[in-house]
Amino acid sequence: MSSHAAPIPMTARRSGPLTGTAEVPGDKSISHRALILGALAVGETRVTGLLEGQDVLDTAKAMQAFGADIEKRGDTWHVNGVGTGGFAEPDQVIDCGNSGTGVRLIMGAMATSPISATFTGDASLNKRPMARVTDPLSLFGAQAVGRSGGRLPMTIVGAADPVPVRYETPVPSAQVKSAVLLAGLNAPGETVVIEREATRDHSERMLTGFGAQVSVEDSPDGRVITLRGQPELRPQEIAVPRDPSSAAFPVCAALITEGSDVLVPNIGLNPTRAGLFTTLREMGADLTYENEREEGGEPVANLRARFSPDLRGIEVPPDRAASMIDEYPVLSAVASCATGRTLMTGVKELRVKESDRIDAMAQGLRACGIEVEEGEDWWAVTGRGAGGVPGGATVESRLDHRIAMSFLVLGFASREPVRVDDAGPIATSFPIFEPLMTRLGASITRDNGVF
Ligand SMILES: O=C(O)C1=C[C@@H](OP(=O)(O)O)[C@@H](O)[C@H](O)C1
Ligand SMILES: C=C(OP(=O)(O)O)C(=O)O
Repeated sequence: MSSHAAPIPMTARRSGPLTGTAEVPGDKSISHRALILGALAVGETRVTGLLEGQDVLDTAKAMQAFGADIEKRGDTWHVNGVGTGGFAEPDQVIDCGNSGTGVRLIMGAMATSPISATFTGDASLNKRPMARVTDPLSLFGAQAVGRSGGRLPMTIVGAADPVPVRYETPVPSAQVKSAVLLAGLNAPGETVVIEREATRDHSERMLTGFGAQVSVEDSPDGRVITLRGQPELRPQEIAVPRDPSSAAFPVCAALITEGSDVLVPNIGLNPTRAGLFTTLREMGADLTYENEREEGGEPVANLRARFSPDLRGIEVPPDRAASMIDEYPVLSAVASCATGRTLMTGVKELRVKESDRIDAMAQGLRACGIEVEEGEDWWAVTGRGAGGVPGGATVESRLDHRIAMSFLVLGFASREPVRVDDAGPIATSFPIFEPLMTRLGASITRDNGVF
């Protein structure tokens, strides 16, 4: 979407203190899955708390194109599904916008039905690798024809007579795992996915909730996930929890902005998602969990973040990467305000997100006066201490919402303003970012960047 829209430059200025409550939107990963599994169930699934970001709205539109009936009434999204194997062939190209999760999960969901669909996205999504999904989908009997290098636009011809698959994921990716599991829904027998490193497990949890038989075992080769094919999925009532990846922004802003004290209520702390918060606490952040509880089978807490003037650089262990993969950009903003070096290893997946996130952050941070070193699968940020970030630069967001938000957060704590050339992509995952941060006391302006 943003590739066609006029850019929205935004400038963040030294702010503070940030105070109050930050009610962040629903979880993006869970929202995509609620719509897709709702579309594959027989009957009406009702979803509250759905993230109404562009990524998820594009998935809703796609599910309608495959035959599901989706409508929002009041605060509730009603999804009337077509049943496993019941997808209709879309008569238009499916545009997944900026969303890797959307396109990869939907490709999986349709790949074992006797239909074809053509997928495209914006300039960012059309650069991202799809072979990681189409390779395992071809084992089910599906065929994919796309641009060279396995890029979108791409047509998937679904398998008319699918066979179940046993697949070890070559990259730590919940999107790949989920695409295989969704394809396995319409294959007879058992589909097995083995992942060496545990990635977010929302698909496994939600498939079980919809009545599919899913077992998860830890083995010497990693996690083994087994799905029995061709279940009748039962419609569900889903209350989407708030997104820890969005909570990261007000939390990190509070930690680095003088005098701040911010409460971010009802955040899911599923261990496959909470790596950032562990890391921040290791750096000396004043970040506490209040009212820890279970909701809908997920650990949940209110996060309280206060200005932390004595943050220290640390080594982030590589086996934590999957549990905070989307949070490295904002972590690097926090690391810029710490003393010492923060080393992040085992993170080459960052290079194939909405942008090459190591390169995007490294270039922008250097322009803001921060020292960054980088290699193919690691990078290191040497901080300037609380209040020590020079800022005073315009940085490129590269069609990447997390890059845009991370630099705006850095701007709240920098000496000179930080300007982002296009904050439009923020609408993909956190459409209320600007008013929410402004209400906390942050200074963000839409302007022409005259400092
Ligand atoms: O499955 C998901 O919902 C997601 C998985 C992750 O991607 P990968 O599977 O490519 O690591 C993450 O970066 C993305 O924001 C959401
Ligand atoms: C990587 C992300 O999303 P996606 O892969 O769905 O585009 C993200 O939201 O940070």
